[in-house]
Amino acid sequence: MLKEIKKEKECIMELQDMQKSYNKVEVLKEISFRVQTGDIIGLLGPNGAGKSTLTKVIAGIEKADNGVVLFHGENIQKNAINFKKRLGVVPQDIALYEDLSAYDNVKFFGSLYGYKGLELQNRIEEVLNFVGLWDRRKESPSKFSGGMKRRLNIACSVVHSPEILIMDEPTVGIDPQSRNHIMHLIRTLQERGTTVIYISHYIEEIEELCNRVIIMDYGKLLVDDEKDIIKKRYYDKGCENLESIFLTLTGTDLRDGVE
Ligand SMILES: Nc1ncnc2c1ncn2[C@@H]1O[C@H](COP(=O)(O)OP(=O)(O)OP(=O)(O)O)[C@@H](O)[C@H]1O
Repeated sequence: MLKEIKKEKECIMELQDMQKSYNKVEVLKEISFRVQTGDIIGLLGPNGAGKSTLTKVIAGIEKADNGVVLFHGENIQKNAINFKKRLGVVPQDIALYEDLSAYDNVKFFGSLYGYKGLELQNRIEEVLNFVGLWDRRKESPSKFSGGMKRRLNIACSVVHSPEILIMDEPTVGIDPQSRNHIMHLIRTLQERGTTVIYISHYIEEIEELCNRVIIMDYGKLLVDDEKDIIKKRYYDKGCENLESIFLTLTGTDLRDGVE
């Protein structure tokens, strides 16, 4: 799963005018952006901005009301199975089987992608080593710490070597050591050719990890550019870091309801 797939930068995925409503409330409002190979895109937005909905729409878990997703220039609807094989999603809520061992959890996800036999075994070994859980492979995640569960969740999401990986808040509720480890894993994945969309409320993680930043609020895309360009643009307007840019754009009101 960790083979080098270095390429020139090209557009791997493009979203065009994605729209989605729940109960007549529009939670995605014509979202469009392009993802280049090798990007680590930080997707920021207050609670309820629509980040997870966007993830679910891309992954085909929810159906968009309008808009298209292009993967290597082709509408994903034309070959949804191919797209799903090349996409990895680390969900916000940990999705593991507590009564299976760590090994069998990864095996389950690997077999969903059609891997079996020696190739499946090799992939399981590789990803469990990658996340530092090979020695704990026989234990079930019910005995794991929060950080270990998050790492196992990542192993399950990359066992099929996705070209593009969407990570929805993969570092919630874990200690700085585990977070640091996960940051390192993401950088390694990127160096080895995986393109990453990284959702987090920890702006310092986005600052550290991402080359591009998208900020959305109330279902709208507010900013989409190279991180350094955004920082330079807003520095001139008195914002010293990404957090102050974020608060300038999205305000300080609590998001307890809809707009
Ligand atoms: N299944 C659903 N049914 C109805 N409304 C929903 C559903 N899922 C999400 N929503 C609403 O859509 C809006 C966007 O939610 P979403 O979870 O995508 O936001 P988010 O940016 O991921 O928020 P958070 O940072 O809290 O995870 C919210 O107002 C939410 O209440």
